[in-house]
Amino acid sequence: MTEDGKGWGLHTLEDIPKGAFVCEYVGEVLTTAESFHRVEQRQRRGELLSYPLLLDADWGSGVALKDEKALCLDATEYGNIARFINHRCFDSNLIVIPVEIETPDHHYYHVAFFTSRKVKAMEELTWDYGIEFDDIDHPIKAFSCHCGSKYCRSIKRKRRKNLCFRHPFSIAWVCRTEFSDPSRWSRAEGSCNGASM
Ligand SMILES: C[S@@+](CC[C@H](N)C(=O)[O-])C[C@H]1O[C@@H](n2cnc3c(N)ncnc32)[C@H](O)[C@@H]1O
Repeated sequence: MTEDGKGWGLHTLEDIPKGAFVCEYVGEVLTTAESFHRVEQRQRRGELLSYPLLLDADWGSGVALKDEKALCLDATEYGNIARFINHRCFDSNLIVIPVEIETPDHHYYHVAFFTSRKVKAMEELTWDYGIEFDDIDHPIKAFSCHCGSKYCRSIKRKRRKNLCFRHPFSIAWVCRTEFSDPSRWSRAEGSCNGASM
């Protein structure tokens, strides 16, 4: 159990060298639409945690699949230790590599975690879910980030509060964001809590 409000987390018992395979993200293969539906149903039943991870190896290609076609891995009912890996903004110690085995389809592949640097024994393993914490249009609300990174996108948003202004033609608040490159993090998903990722 983490001490900084992230719920359960995954720690390594041994040192792991940079570039090492750690584990795969295992779950049921659903369409994104099915996944959103399940998350809503769980929220209605008062179950807070869901573990969907969006599959899309075409990140950055500009071709976005519709929710009925896009696939995700839902580790809520069936999964492995990977579902306990918490999010860290930008400087996480794991990266996700799509591994195509049965088919070269960029939307149906295995999700493998590798270390992005040397990790010391007992360190928490984290990866960047790619959450856009300012995305108020996302069907699933993002959790409040406690990653502790100095690059935390959530903290940046709070610090920038005084840069927000009300758009003259909108009821929404518009904020200037430093980390506004959508190709870096707006498409990646993976989160929980009836919350996000
Ligand atoms: C894949 S699960 C990780 C395991 C989860 N902590 C648990 O207890 O089962 C993702 C969920 O963990 C929590 N979480 C992960 N990273 C977090 C962070 N940086 N800050 C706050 N909560 C986080 C959120 O509730 C998120 O929806």
